[in-house]
Amino acid sequence: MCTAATYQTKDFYMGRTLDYEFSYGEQIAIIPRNYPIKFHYAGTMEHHYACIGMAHVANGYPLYYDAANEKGLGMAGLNFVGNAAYADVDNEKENVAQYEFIPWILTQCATVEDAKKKLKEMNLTGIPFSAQLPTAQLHWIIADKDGCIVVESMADGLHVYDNPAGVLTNNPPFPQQMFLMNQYMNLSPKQPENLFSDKLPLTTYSRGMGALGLPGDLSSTSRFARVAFTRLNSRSEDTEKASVSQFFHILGSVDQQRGCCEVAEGKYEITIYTSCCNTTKGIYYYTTYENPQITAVNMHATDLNGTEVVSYPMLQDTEIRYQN
Ligand SMILES: C[C@H](CCC(=O)NCCS(=O)(=O)O)[C@H]1CC[C@H]2[C@@H]3CC[C@@H]4C[C@H](O)CC[C@]4(C)[C@H]3C[C@H](O)[C@]12C
Repeated sequence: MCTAATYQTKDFYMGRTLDYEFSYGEQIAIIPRNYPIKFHYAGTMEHHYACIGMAHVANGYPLYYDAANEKGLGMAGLNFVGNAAYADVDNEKENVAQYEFIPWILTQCATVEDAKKKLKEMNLTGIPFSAQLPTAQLHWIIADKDGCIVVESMADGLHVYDNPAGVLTNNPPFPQQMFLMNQYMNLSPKQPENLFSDKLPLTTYSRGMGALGLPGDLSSTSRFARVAFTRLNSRSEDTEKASVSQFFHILGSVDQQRGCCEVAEGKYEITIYTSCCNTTKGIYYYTTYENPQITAVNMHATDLNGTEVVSYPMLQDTEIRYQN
């Protein structure tokens, strides 16, 4: 499973957890403005916005899981198994292969508004990147400081939804996910009052009782409610450190520890990495399961006018700072 969220303070932040039982060997990859990016149908684009994100780099090509561009637009792909369905080639439209959807949007669009226009002309196909990397069943969150949308390609077509919650997990489709939120409308960060019955002398014996009923399990509907509650009630200072710290706490609410989600005999899904991209400044922060210390890659510290993918392996070692 995976969870994505956005966060706004002085700058705009967007990130995700990548939860799975194995890693595809991902790294932080930057495509500079003059990296000639090959699109399956549209041909090669020589010049475009620079992007930074997490990708599996296959034969020099960045297969992004989540990324942001130098204009502050971010995008992430999350599993949508059983519901994702891609279209056949449509010659009336701009055909885009599912694996190149993130670079397709981020190399050309500066804002969510731009992305919405691009999506109207687009047809998302299911052609695989290679025989070794079959088509992933995903849905996507696209966001900037002014808006957030979800894109779901299903058997009945391509859906684009406004996303006022600013979060995304996995199944079911987004409208159902939002409908389920109705169940939680009385949850609050404030202490509850006794509305149960004045015949019972009910009191708050603990702090935090306003959110009793917020589901604690790892299902995608429960993670959706939990991360939405955390994000929408989040308070932090607006400095970079405070914002980044708070962002990791938002996604920390849905962290998956090894052992709690068995996906096959002896196989457990864990939070492989958690990312937080300051899309305003082009800084990609991440932690990994083994390395909870926040590490950062700054796209502006590389040559954004370059022509080749620049990638950084994730630092995986646990580093403990001894105090004595
Ligand atoms: C496995 C991950 C989702 C994790 C998740 O959600 N786990 C819960 C399962 S569940 O929700 O409970 O069912 C997803 C998220 C992004 C994906 C890559 C996107 C680029 C590229 C697309 C190509 O077409 C295929 C290879 C490719 C590298 C993809 C591999 C894999 O598919 C990635 C890592």
